[in-house]
Amino acid sequence: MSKLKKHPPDYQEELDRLIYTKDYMESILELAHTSKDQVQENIKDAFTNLDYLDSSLSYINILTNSRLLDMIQGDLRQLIKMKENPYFGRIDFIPADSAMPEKYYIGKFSLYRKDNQEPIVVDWRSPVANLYYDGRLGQVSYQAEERERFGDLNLKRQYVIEEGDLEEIRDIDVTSRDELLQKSLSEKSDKRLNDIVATIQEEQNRVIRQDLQKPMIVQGVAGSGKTTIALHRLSYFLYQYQDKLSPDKVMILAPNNMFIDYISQALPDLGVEKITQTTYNEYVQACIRTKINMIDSTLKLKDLLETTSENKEETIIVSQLKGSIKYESVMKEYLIDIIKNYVPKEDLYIGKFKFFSYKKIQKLFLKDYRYLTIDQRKEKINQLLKKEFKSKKKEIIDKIEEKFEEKYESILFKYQDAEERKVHSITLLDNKEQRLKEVKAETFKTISQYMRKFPKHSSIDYYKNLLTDEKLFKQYSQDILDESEIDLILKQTAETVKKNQFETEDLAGILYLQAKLFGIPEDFKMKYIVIDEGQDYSLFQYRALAIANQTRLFTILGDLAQGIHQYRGTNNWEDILNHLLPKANYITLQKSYRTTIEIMDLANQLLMNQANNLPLAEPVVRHDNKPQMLECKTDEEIFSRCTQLIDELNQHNYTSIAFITKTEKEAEELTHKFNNDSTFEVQLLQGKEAMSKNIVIVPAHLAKGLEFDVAILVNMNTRYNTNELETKLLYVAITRACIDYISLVKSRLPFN
Ligand SMILES: Nc1ncnc2c1ncn2[C@@H]1O[C@H](COP(=O)(O)OP(=O)(O)OP(=O)(O)O)[C@@H](O)[C@H]1O
Repeated sequence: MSKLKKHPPDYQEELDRLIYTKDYMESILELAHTSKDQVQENIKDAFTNLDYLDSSLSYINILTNSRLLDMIQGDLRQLIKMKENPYFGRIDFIPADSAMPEKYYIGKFSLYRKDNQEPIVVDWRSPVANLYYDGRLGQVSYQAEERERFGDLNLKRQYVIEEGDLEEIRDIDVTSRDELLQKSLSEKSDKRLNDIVATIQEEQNRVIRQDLQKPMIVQGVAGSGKTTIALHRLSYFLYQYQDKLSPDKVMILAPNNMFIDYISQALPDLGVEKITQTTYNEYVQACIRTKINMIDSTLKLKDLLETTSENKEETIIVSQLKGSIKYESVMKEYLIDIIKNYVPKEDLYIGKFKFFSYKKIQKLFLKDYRYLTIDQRKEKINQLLKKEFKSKKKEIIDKIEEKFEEKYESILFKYQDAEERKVHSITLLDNKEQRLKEVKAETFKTISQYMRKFPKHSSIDYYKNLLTDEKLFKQYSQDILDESEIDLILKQTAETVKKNQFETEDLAGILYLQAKLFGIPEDFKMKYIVIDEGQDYSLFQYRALAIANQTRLFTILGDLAQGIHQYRGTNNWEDILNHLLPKANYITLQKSYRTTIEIMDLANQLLMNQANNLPLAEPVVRHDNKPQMLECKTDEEIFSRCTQLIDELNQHNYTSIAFITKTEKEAEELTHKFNNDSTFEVQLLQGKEAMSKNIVIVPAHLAKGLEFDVAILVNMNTRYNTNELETKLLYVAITRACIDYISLVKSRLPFN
C-alpha cells in the first residue's frame, strides 16, 4: 500500500468531491426535514378532520402519510449516519466495452442525485462494490442484473474521513498490507462489534456474499469475525431482497440475551432493523405460545466443571442422545401413533342415523388431509361434517318418513280391527313426529359434541407424557435405542419433567412435536435464519428448526474448538451437512482478527491439544505485550493484584477489562470482594443483562462470543484441567482478549 502523504496529485479533486457530497447531503437533509414537517402536518390535519361517520378518506390519508413519514424518517436516519463519514472507498472501473472510466465512491448507504439518478455514493452491498473487496487491480468482472460486466480495475482507494474531514487517502493493491485494517484492529473502541464495511477482507467478503439461496456453514477460529460476518451477511441479504422479503421473516439466533444485546448495538448501523433476534429457548416458547419452566442451561455445564461425580458420563450421554437423530426417530414413532389414535374411535350418529363412520373420518384424517397439521385436519373435518349435515338433513328426514310409511303399511296389514289399527297408527304417528322433531332440532350441536371428543393435549403435554410414562417411552424407543440408553434417559428426565421442568435438550423434541402436530404461528415462521455460536446446537435442534420453519436457508457460524456445550451441541459439521443441509456451502476461516500474535500463539497451543484436529489460527500480523502469568500465594494476593492491574491498565485508557473466572461461583466471590473491599465499580455478567460497565467479571462460559481489550483470567481456588471440556473453556477465555492477556493463578496453567 502506498499511503499518499498530504498532497497526492488529485488531493484537491478529492477534497472537492467530499465537499460536493456533503453539500448535496445537506440539501437532501434539509428537504427531508421539510417533507417530514409537512407530512406530520398532514397527519395532524387528517386527525383533526376525522369524521367518525365517514372516515375512510381520512384514514387513508393518515395511513399514506404515516407510511411516507416512515420512509422519510428512514432516509433521514441513514443520511444522518452517513454525514460524518459518507464513504470509505473508491474504485475506478473501465468497462471492456467502453473507454470511459467509471468512478464509484463506496459507503455504508447509497446516495443518488435526485435529478439524474447519478450515483454519488454506492452502497457497499451493491454488485459493483464487490470489486472493492474482491477485485485485484487489472482485469476483473462483476455480476450485475444477471449479466457479467468485464473491465479493468485501475484504482482502489481507501479514505479515512473523520467527522466529515478528509484525514487520509490510501491507494491499495493486493500485494500491500492493509493498513486501514491494522488501524481499525488496534483502535480501542468503547463500542464492540463495529461494522467493518471499510475493512472487510476478501475471505470474509466471500462468506458475506456467498449464494444467498443456499445454506452455509462457517467454521471459523476464535476472532475470525464470525459474529461480525453474520451481521454483515444479514445486512447484505436484506439489501438484496428488500423488495421481496420482509425483515420480520429473518431471524438471528444467539446463545443468551446478553449476547443479543451485544449484537443488537451493531445492527442499526448496518441498516438491519426489525429482524427477530432471539434465543432458541425463547423461540420455542413463542412457537408453542406457552411459557416453559426451563432449568438454567448453565447448571449442567457447572456440574460438569465443578463436580467430580461419576454421573458426568451419564449426563453427557443423555444430552447427546436428546440431540440426536435417534431421539428424533423416537419422537417420530410416537407422533405416528398420536396421529393414528387422534380421531375418536366411534361412529357419528345423528339420532339413530349413522351420519359418518369412524372409518370414513379416520380415512379423511390420515389420508386425504395428511398434508395438514392435525389442528388444520380437525378444522377441515369439522367444516366438512357441518356442510354434509346441511345437505344430508333433508335426506335423513326423507328416510325417516319412508321408514314410518313402511311401518304404517304393516300396521294396516297387521291389524284388521279398526280400533286397534287406530291406536297403533296414532302411536306410530306420535313416534314419527317425535323423531322428526328430534332430527330437525338436532343442529350442529351433535357435531360440536363429537368434535369435543378429539384430544386437547398440547405439544408439551405430549412430550411430558412420553417421558414420564415408562411403558410408553419404551414402546417407541425399544427398536431405536439400547436398553441402557432408554433407562438413562428415563432416569435423568422423568422426575424433572414430571415437575414440569425442562432442559435445553428437551426443546428440540417439543418444537418437533409442535411443528408436526399443530404447526407454528405464522408470525414465527421464518424464511431465513442466521445462527451464531452454531456449535452449541444439536442436530435435532437444527432439524426441528428446519421442520418448524419449512426452510433450509440457514447460515450457521461456529467454532468447534469453542464447543464447551459439546455435550448437547455439535462436535462435527458433517452430521449437519449429511443429515440436514447436504447442499450447504462449507467454508472455513482461519485468520484471526481480534487478538495479537502473542495471545494467539498461546491459544494455538490449546488448539493443538484438542482432539478435533482443527487447523491453527493465523493471527493477522499485530504485535503487543506478551501474555503474563502471575503466580500468587493467597486469594488476598490475587485480589490485590486485580486492583493494581486496574490502576495500571486505566493509564492506558482501555475501555473494557474483563476478569474471567472458571466458574460462576468464583465470579460471584470476586464480585463480592470488589464490592466490599474496593472502590471500583464492577459488573458481574450473568447472561441476561446488557454490559453497562467498563470492568466486568464473567465466568468463562458466558464470555464466549464477547471480547474485551484486556482479559484477566482469575483462578483463586480453581484451575483448568487438561480434559477436553476445560481445554476448550480455557481456549475461549484466552481468546476474549483484544490487546492484553494476564493470568492470575495460584498454580500454573497446565500448558505452561
Ligand atoms: N475485516 C475486519 N476489519 C476490522 N475488524 C475486524 C474484521 N474482522 C473481524 N474484525 C474484528 O475482530 C473481532 C472479532 O470478530 P468477531 O467477534 O466477529 O469474531 P468471532 O469469530 O465471532 O469470534 P469468537 O468466535 O471468538 O467469538 C471484532 O472486534 C471484529 O470487529
